[in-house]
Amino acid sequence: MRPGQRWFSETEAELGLGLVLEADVRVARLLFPATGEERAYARREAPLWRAVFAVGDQVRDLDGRESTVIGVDEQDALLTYLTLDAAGCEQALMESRLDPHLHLNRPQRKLLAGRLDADIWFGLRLRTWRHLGNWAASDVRGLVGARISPIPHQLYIAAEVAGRDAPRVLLADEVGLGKTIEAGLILHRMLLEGRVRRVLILVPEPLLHQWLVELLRRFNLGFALFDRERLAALADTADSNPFETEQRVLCSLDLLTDAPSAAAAALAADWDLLILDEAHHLHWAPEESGLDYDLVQALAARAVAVLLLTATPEQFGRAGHFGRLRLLDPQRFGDYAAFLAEEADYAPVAEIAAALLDDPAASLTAAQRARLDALLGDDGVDQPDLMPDAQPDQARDQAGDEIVSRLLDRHGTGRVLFRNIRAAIAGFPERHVHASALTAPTDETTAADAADPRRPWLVETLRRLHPARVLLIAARADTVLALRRWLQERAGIPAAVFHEGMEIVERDRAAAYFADAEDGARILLCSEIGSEGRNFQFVHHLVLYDLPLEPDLLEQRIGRLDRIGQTQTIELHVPYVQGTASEVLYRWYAEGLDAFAASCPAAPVVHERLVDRLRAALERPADIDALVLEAADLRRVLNAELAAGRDRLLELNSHRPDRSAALKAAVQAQDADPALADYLTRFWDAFGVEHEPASGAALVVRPGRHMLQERFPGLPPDGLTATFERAHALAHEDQAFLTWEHPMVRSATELLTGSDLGSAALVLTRHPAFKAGELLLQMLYVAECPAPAELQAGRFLPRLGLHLLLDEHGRDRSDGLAIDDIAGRCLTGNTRLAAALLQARTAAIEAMLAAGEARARREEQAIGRAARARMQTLLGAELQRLQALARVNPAVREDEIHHLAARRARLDDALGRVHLRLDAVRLVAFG
Ligand SMILES: Nc1ncnc2c1ncn2[C@@H]1O[C@H](COP(=O)(O)OP(=O)(O)OP(=O)(O)O)[C@@H](O)[C@H]1O
Repeated sequence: MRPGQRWFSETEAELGLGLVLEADVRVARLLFPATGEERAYARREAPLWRAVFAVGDQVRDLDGRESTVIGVDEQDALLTYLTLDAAGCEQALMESRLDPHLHLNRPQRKLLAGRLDADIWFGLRLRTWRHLGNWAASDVRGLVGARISPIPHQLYIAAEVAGRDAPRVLLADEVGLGKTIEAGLILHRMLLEGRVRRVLILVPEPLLHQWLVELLRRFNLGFALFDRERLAALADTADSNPFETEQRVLCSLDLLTDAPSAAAAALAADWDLLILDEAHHLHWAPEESGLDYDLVQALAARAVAVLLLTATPEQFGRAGHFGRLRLLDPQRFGDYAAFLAEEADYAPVAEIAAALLDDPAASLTAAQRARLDALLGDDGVDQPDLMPDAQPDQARDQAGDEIVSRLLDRHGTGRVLFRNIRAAIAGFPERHVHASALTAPTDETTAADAADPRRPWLVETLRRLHPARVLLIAARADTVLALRRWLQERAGIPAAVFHEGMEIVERDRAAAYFADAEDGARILLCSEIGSEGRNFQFVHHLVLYDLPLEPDLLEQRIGRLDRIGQTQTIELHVPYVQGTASEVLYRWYAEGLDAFAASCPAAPVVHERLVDRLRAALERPADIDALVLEAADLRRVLNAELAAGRDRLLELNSHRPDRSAALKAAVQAQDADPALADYLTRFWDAFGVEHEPASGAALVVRPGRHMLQERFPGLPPDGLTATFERAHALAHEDQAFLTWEHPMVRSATELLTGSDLGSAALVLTRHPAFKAGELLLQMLYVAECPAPAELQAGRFLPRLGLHLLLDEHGRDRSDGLAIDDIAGRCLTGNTRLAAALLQARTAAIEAMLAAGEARARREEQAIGRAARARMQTLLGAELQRLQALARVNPAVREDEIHHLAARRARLDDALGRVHLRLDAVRLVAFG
């Protein structure tokens, strides 16, 4: 290899024709001028192949001059082609001057040279391209491979968010509805699509391990966990940025805020996607912001996509909530006062949106229509027609949908915020509260151990509930520790503890000990922040040992049990001491907010307005009667207002049941499709992998003794147990859940698309419609388009662009013949017969190849046109949205609009150069 030579990438054909810039014994550096990308390769295993054009090949120089190669000269390992153009002009063309968009048809060469693959590989190659095309067009790509039940609101959010160009959203479903799963699904789709590569996930330290495990177990996604030790070790050994040594990093936000050098390193590394869990902790107020906020703001400003997660977006007030929205879309959320004023006007928007969604067939009243026009502003001019007789029902539904989307986008928190509530989602258990009024100790008993009457009450309660497991949450770690000691020493009850003072490993161990149904602890004592985000839905008894002042904290506590997977009624046990602050709090939640039996949407606002009076009542418990009455009135009014206004808008925006039903059906249809099992079985058989049924719906897959290559990608040396069935996979988390999206399956498909295995085959067959000696040539063309990766041009292209079955007259016979049914005797092993046949029929084969090429050149223009049209529709709508938003919101940056417009123009240009590359050929000879 030497500078000036031209090479192709084996694995990334879309990069076009590369130019060697530098090469020493170990490393080669190539520029791919078609995409502008530069790559360095280790020489020994560079997935590259030398571009050598042969006499007869069509080439093009950098000025776009087309010609045919008539001779090749080599000097100092560099090639010069002698070429002849259409005007009959001969010219010498140095390889360095070849157009970087050129392609070389290798299957054609392979076939004519008799380097044949077994026919089965050609068939698998065809299936692979077909699958990749279906996958790219599927609405549920990236959502099928996760080990999860297909839950509608999660699928809706994942498809909606991941479908956006650069998603930046706040996932704020109520506690335990699956925000982690939603974020995982979005991440999974974007990774599989190649739209993001570098991902940073920031979570509170206690949740690091749970995230690591969920990502791996549910999504097959490995992340590098950065903690203090790892960071220190990396900083010592490498002079490079430790955050650049990994593509996917999971780390705690505290780690970054505690160590300025770590924060600087994280900021210096570029991230495509930033995910932040428990985002309510960020500190922001109009007049000041916390270090944590500033850091996330800086990271979010540079990342293309951002997902913030919180179940309690208003835990620290409306301003904090606004601050988080501002991280996502600083233009839309520029002014806090305006944001508050705008909220007051949500009710009419919600009313119209609901009217359009709930009953699209009904027409709007004249007043509603006038209001709609006013709400949409300039954008109303080109709004889809909603007039009753103008369109058929379906078109009107779509028009209604479109208008609702525009309304939600421009008014309310629109596209940025998703919040589903339990009440709107079926299948959640009830919550029962059991309050115990205890008596304050009298002087005689104070000296005894039972100074706190909750302690004996707890012992009694635990005995009563035996053998059920019980989770206890108290505000502070020292309460938890003292209680454990007391339970052990005085009542002989062993308890596990879980609090922020423990190491992560210890906490995970405690959680696992508690989760163990057989030999585990019966009671787990948790402190408040120690248990945030944790999954304890296998328990249904929760002791609220004390009550928090913040209503969102109460919701977070109950959410440990009240989450997806909870199968029983949740029993809440609340002890309080009569006549004390604990009774005040109990009555505040029970009577004032009614927050035990269900979550109360108005709670944060009631709290904000009455918190001073509540504090006073904690000092003077006698004041509570009047306060709870007032709180209850306020709660009713606010809940009704929210249900009609802001919350209704949120609900409409957060889940469209008709769309999620279609997504769920699509997931289920894929689950039921036997195509994958059939594909893999053939693949394994052809490769030499052993597989056999195991118990239930499982199978065992092992490397065979004589395999095509030393290793089957993704298969561990000692094999694995796997299943194709979702329900089985959910019940057996140790087994691999095989879908088209599983890493082992994707590696198998990449084994074909990244090599030329199966790209040339020859079969001998009989058919009544063909005479002995006749030939057919089956040709697979793949659509490609050299463009920089960030443009994602592949999203708009089919994979298998053209599939031909040509006869010797150049006619396509695939219409009349069932193309998949042409089976025959594979001649790969019979090299003499194959060589003789190829030699005798070279001219006919070349003519068919030429006819295929001519057809491909015609088709690629149509494919390019269709791809451009698709792209224009998608990006055009996005551009229109931004322009419309800019009209109602002057803060929308001009450069954002320009950026999108420029991207559209570059894509349009790139898609104008779509190329159909011959990927595989199969000669069918009739005997
Ligand atoms: N689709 C699903 N299939 C199977 N399990 C699920 C699904 N969705 C959620 N779960 C389980 O339900 C629990 C709650 O989900 P998750 O942790 O994503 O909720 P969350 O909204 O992030 O909770 P929190 O508000 O407490 O952070 C977890 O144990 C999760 O694994």
